[in-house]
Amino acid sequence: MPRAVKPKTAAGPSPAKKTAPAKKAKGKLYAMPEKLKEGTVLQDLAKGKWCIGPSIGIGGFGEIYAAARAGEKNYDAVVKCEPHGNGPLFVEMHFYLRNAKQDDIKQFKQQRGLKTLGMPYILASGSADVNGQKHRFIVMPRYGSDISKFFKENGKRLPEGTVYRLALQMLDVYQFMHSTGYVHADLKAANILLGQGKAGAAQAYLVDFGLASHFVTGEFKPDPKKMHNGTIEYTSRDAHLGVPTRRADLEILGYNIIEWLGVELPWVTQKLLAVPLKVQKAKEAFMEDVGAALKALFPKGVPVPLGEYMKYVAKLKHNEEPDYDKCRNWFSTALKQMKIPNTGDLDFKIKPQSSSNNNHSPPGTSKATATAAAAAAPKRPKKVASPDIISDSEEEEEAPRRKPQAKASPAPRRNAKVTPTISPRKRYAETSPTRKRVKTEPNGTPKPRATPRAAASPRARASPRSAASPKARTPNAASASFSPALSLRAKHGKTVVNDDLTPKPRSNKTYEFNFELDVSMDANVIVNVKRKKKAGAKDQPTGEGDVKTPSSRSLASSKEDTPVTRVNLRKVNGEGVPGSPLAAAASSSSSPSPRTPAVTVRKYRR
Ligand SMILES: Nc1ncnc2c1ncn2[C@@H]1O[C@H](COP(=O)(O)OP(=O)(O)OP(=O)(O)O)[C@@H](O)[C@H]1O
Repeated sequence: MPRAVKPKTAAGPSPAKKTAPAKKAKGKLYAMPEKLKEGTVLQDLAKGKWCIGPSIGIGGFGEIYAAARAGEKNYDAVVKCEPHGNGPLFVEMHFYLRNAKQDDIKQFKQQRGLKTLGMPYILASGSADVNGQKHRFIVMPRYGSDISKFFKENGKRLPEGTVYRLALQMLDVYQFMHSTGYVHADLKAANILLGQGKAGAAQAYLVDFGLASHFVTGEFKPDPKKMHNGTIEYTSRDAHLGVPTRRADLEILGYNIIEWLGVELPWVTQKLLAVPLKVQKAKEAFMEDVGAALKALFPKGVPVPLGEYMKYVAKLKHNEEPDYDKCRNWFSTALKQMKIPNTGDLDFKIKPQSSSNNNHSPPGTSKATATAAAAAAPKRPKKVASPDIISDSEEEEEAPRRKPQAKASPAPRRNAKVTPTISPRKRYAETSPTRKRVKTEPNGTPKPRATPRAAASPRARASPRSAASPKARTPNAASASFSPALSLRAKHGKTVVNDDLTPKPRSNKTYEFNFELDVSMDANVIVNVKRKKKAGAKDQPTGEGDVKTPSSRSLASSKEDTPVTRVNLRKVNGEGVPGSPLAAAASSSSSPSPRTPAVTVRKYRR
């Protein structure tokens, strides 16, 4: 759904006019939800009433308000509210409703001997009409500060002991979540919140389940619809290919740990974040020999638990259940060696470091990161899978998105192995229209699916470029072939969702372009790329790839001589919600498409 990107600052209630449509800031791609005024009372599906307090956070896609049960004074809940067509809140809501029941959390804690678990739960959910716009909301317990605040305050680092405690706590949450058949896919400091109240600061909670999806247990099949989903800095290699796996969650945690320890990730240092494909290649190179890459990042010694953990993650198979105990053991052993108890409030004050193997280099030191950057400079991945690898696995059938009322897979939770504890558990704003949030399938409308032509071997990682040559799923999508390097610039630290506009290949040739789109409008666009014949070449039929819409227009100059690329843009009507009348109209090839203003296309030769 188109949303306006707004700065991540708390904002007070807006004096929005009653009849105003969803606000769409000029020059921005996405519309934010309508503001809820303080004092507004929302009624949930169970007829519970929630009084809205002040706004306490704006995420990439929605706004979070403090909330109190109507009639009570304690604002100990939060309401997360987004336009109804927004897929991720729908996914998040269903994840909570199905998989994060308080009883299940309690049972997991008992089984694992945990006093606390950083797994949030849902208190209520519902829909509300706000200024004429239908919104969805969920109500959750209110937590404290997110740890990105401390990370920033400390000059981009956290105390080593606290990093290991956080790793332990997040591994617990992963283990719970994975036991439900889902992965989180978007762990980052901004999504980790401290608890509230007495002893609250001893436990961190992982929030934002908007990208939760079933992990794969079968074949490894890249899925262009999901490629690069997540927060670009931390997106795992599997997620770059659109494959949700448990090892991917562990890898994301690993990248965060590196950063929390005060070292900039190579692809950040190299300023690659705007081009997901380059980030992906850098990560492939980094993980190829992660031991060496870490040595370059930590010249004074790689922290042992980090080194062991990352080497373990690099070896995991895509469908293998991680050994959570083994991972926890590395971190808890380090804590013991550092004589830091794994209890009490998490300490965010930087002190002189106590372990012998920790990182003593200042945060993001140029020397450490430069060497590492060189080590992780994008190389071509060694393993190249078939260029015909295409999307769609059974696992990508994300029940919440498609069948809101039904369990999607045969009770993965029941079958999931819960290993008994071995030891007692001590163990882009104005100029950056970045987020592509078009993955909105809340109506459960299934999309046309591709026929798999070939699958990668489970362990083989597809070449990013070959993986980017999908069979199209959307009948009227552009029929040219280009890589997912077509990117709207990702803003640092923000979750990005693949917009599912990856078009269908016309031939087995794949061209890679880097486009910068300056789109001064609020719309999703379908981009058709047509490679024109060389001057003098014989006229040939244009083929199925030459999709043109009545109002599409060529942006490349027809005066160029040798092969040029013609880029046609067609604005997609409606909110991008498959199944909606507007979306249907937009996908009809005969429907008129509004002209699209101010588009700049740059082609880079390789
Ligand atoms: N339960 C909660 N209690 C207190 N604050 C919260 C809670 N949930 C979220 N927040 C605050 O709101 C911010 C945004 O929340 P969240 O990540 O869920 O939104 P989002 O729109 O999905 O953001 P993004 O996808 O960009 O990370 C968090 O970083 C946090 O500061």
